[in-house]
Amino acid sequence: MNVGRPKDQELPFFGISTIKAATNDFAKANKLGEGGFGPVYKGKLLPQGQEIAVKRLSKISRQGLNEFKNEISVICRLQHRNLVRLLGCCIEAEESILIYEYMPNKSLDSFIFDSTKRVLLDWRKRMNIIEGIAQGLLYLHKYSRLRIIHRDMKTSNILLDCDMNPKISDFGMARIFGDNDTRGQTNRVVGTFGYMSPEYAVDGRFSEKSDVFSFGVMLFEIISGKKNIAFFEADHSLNLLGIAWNLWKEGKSMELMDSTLSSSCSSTEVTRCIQMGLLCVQEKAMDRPTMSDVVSMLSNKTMALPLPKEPAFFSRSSDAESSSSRKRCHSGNDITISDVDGR
Ligand SMILES: Nc1ncnc2c1ncn2[C@@H]1O[C@H](COP(=O)(O)OP(=O)(O)OP(=O)(O)O)[C@@H](O)[C@H]1O
Repeated sequence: MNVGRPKDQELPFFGISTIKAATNDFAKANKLGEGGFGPVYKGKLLPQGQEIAVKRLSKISRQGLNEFKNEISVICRLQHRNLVRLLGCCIEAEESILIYEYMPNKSLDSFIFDSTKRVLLDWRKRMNIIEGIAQGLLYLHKYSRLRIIHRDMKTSNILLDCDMNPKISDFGMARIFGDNDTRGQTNRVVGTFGYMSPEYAVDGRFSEKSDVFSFGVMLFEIISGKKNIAFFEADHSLNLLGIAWNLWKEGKSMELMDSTLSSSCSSTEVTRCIQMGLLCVQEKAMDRPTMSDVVSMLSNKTMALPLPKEPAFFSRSSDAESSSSRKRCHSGNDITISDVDGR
């Protein structure tokens, strides 16, 4: 499958022999994992030994091919300390490969949802991660050369460098907007159930505010160490958003917090963060803050926060699964289905 060379000549090309030498011919021992796109390998570029992550487009993935092209056209024009860096690509014979800087600590979900690794992320580190993700998203929405909506923000798409700084990855679903466009619509909903805003999951409408919604869900996951989807209270059928909402209304927000954080956090900061999360997951996109607002709220700790309205999808009966069953929706619980619209 040959995708042709990308137009942007700034992106370096690697020969397949270089990639094979770096990964020991895609040795199993070097495999880091596998996503919707295909397998990912750790590699070392010779002779200097620079560590890389190699994403190899699986031969059977037609959807992956669209993602591959999209990822290249988006990410090679971006540069920010909170976005993963694409070092180059390899398009040769049957191979379509992306080469990234290697992130030794893998993804955020591998820490916060792991009973032993979660203790390594104290409150300071989690706040640093939250602030970094917010800065990365603000750059995408406002300060980069392009105006970009990521459309698949989730904790498994946040990679961590050796100092636990977050880097947003996976731009296969991202959409580029012109200066005057702020919204898009598709009848092919892509993304991950649990992180999708209601207007996107139900009607396919997306905007910067859909990324803001996903950011809000991530806030609750980072604070609580629990997944939104897998976390329904047996009796009340509430998901993480519903539990956060009820606890906040009752003035008991601290009960949402991951118990391993209790010695390292300030209750004022945690409560404030939960209120911020609730502002991001409000039902109506226009009620949600922009990422500029979020960054201001994070940096100005004394700034009064607005009162949030009830979140979208907070109980089983109001969740995306039931509403989207009436519409075309290509998402499953934990998987992202890479069904990308042509642009
Ligand atoms: N630059 C990188 N450095 C280190 N590990 C990486 C890097 N990029 C991806 N990985 C790891 O490779 C694995 C697969 O990642 P990939 O982004 O392809 O899929 P995913 O995000 O897990 O799933 P999906 O494709 O459904 O979003 C994950 O375990 C991820 O942490």
